[in-house]
Amino acid sequence: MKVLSVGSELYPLVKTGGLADVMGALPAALAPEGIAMRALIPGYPSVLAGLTKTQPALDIPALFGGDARIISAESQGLPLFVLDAPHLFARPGNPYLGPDGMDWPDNAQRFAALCRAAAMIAQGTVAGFAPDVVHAHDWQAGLLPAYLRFGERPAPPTVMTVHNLAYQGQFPAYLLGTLGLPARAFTIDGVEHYGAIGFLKAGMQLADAITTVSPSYAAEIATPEGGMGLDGLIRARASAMHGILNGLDTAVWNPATDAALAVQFTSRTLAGRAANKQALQARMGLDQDKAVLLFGLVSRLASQKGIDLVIETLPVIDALGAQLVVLGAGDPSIERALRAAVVMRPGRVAATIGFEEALAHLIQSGADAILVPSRFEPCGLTQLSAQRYGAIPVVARVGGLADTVIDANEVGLTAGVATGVQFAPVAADALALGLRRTAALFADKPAWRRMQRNAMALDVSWTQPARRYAALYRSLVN
Ligand SMILES: Nc1ncnc2c1ncn2[C@@H]1O[C@H](COP(=O)(O)OP(=O)(O)O[C@H]2O[C@H](CO)[C@@H](O)[C@H](O)[C@H]2O)[C@@H](O)[C@H]1O
Repeated sequence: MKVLSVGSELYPLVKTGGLADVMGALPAALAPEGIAMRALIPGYPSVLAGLTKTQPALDIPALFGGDARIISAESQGLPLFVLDAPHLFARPGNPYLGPDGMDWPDNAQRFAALCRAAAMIAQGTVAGFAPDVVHAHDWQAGLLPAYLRFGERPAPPTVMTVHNLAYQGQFPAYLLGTLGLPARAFTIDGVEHYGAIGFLKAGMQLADAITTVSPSYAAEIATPEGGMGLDGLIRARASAMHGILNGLDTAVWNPATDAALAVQFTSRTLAGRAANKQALQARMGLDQDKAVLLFGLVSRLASQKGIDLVIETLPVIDALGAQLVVLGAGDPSIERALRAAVVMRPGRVAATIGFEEALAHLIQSGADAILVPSRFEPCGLTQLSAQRYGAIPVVARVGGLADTVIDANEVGLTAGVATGVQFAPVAADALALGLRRTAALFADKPAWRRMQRNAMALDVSWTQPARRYAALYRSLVN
């Protein structure tokens, strides 16, 4: 079976967050299921620079204001398609934002172009790859099911995956014609969303199946509190909705082979973590202290992620005598708040503002515990990598965090299965309690070791999730 996967990021070519990890890992994960998945992504400069074996696959003249073409290529042995449209994508930096930090004014056309190109592949226009199923990821690919539904040609079944309902891709209604959609598409059963064109809404409305990245998030977004204005649609389409947990690319995230680490280790050589902790403290200018409890946090800096709660809870981290290291980039106001908080605590709290893949790995290998205090979290990947690296995740009990961490409550500890600490509700005092519980566990070395081993023994790979996606694709084709 052939599947076309369409999205705006793909690790390692372009990444701002977890979407890239999933886009990058799914094709290899699905191969053992007999599924040949090929991704289509935009030809940003970093993408074009990272390709090998490039070949022209299809010319698309006059695609939203310029000539474009689909390139067939490989990235690290993985075959994929790239939409080369210099007038839309030959811009350095963040894929969505201009140098002023604002959305590119033509984002509607940029990602509609991605969907147009995907629709052409879906309709069998590219020789040698006529997909049996089309899989669209997030709002940037949301118009793909719409182009197929309102197109003239037969099209394969579609899956729309919501990695984050907070980003919906809303654009003014007057763009309908510009985007090549017929007037009849602009209804509540089509692309219309509160008087505008909703890219994600269109995809969720028109795809044959909808998935999101954890069962708990699937339930949360069906409620008015979690549905971000789309809960009505989600309830109406409940029978088409599936919650499929993300996996982790266990080749990229492998503490036994990870070149970003000072010392590689396994669950049998956990002592190796001490050298990584030392390296991390040195790199971040923290006091060299082997015994201290070191918290880590790796995140996009968005209000979703609850970084403000961590800042509010810094006095508790101080009181526990613990250290904190943060790696993140995003919202300038959160960046400023972090910088200000760090200045007050030299040697105890450190932050790197930026996006650094290797440092993310070093933090996972050297921090004792990883904080994930998200207000909502569709799945979350940093708690998965934490567990794989023997760092204890301290997570808000929401979405995929609730589904992937076994809390060290009485029954979890007694049964010997705990892998982390959950706290609820998502508020500073509950986080403070979670930090205190973590410190108490850290002081109990045998209990801590047990949790680390449990965490490292969890199967956080793509094996099970890939089976679920494969079963879903098959159900759509049959
Ligand atoms: N400054 C930085 N430097 C280096 N690496 C950094 C970084 N900031 C973040 N990362 C990395 O980016 C990824 C973040 O993925 P997450 O899934 O945790 O969150 P995100 O909100 O981006 O993804 C959305 O999509 C994914 C995929 O479905 C869902 O898991 C998630 O819940 C949803 O919000 C991780 O690989 C992390 O290590």
